[in-house]
Amino acid sequence: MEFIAIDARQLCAKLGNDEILHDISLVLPRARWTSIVGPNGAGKSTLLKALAGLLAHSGEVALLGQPMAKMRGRDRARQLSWLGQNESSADDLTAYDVAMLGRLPHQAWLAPPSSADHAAVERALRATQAWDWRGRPLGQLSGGERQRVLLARALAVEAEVLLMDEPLANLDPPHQTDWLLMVRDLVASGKTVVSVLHEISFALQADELVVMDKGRVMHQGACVDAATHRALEGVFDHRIAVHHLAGQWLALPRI
Ligand SMILES: Nc1ncnc2c1ncn2[C@@H]1O[C@H](COP(=O)(O)OP(=O)(O)OP(=O)(O)O)[C@@H](O)[C@H]1O
Repeated sequence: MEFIAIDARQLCAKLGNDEILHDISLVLPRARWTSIVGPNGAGKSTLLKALAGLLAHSGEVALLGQPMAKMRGRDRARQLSWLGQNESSADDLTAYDVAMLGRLPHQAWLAPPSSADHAAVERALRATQAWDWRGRPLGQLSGGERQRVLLARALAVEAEVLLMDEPLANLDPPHQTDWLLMVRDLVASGKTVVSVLHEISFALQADELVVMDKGRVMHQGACVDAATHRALEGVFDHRIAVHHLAGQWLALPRI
């Protein structure tokens, strides 16, 4: 059993002519939930894309002990699932067909979906409460409904490692809470979740926090550690303060 989900060494990445990620080394533990936080423009989405193998970079990334650069695309796609930010997806496809896209890495070329694929899609759409509109085109869904379908697509992969960029975008509070409980279930069953979150109080529910600023990792530590809270307050210019309330760590505006 490999205890490390993702091991990134000396990552540097450019967008256009600008170096956005500067020499990032990061070890993300398996069967844990890690949240990446930091100010706008810190490089969180860029880092997540680099970790997913979606962005050219220097340095090395290993996924479950294997160098990603040497993995076959299909193997990687089975082990690593991706939920992007503001993803464009075919608006004409039904919610069911969008979720079924998550099963592509499991299907033979041009083969119809198997009963296992249909079962995985149903589980995923039910888990995100999107099953009832499975026949509706994506383009006719509200922002939050659409997000739940895209989340179902990521779940349907049934990958070991899930990378999610702003998964709570457009979700109302009950569905944000459902997402949190779902992540806890995934982690309890041995999956690894890595999320970029702007909702700092939700991010603090994770096991570990990666605090970024200006294309660098400033701190990585347990969400319950005082040092993590201080690092978090620091990158946000002490405009937030971390408090303990009702058994949870919360980030509140400092006013
Ligand atoms: N195509 C591009 N060319 C040059 N710079 C870019 C390009 N795309 C993004 N950037 C810059 O890269 C930096 C990191 O962007 P990234 O989206 O990773 O930040 P982020 O931490 O996810 O931000 P946010 O919290 O606003 O979503 C930003 O300063 C952004 O302006």
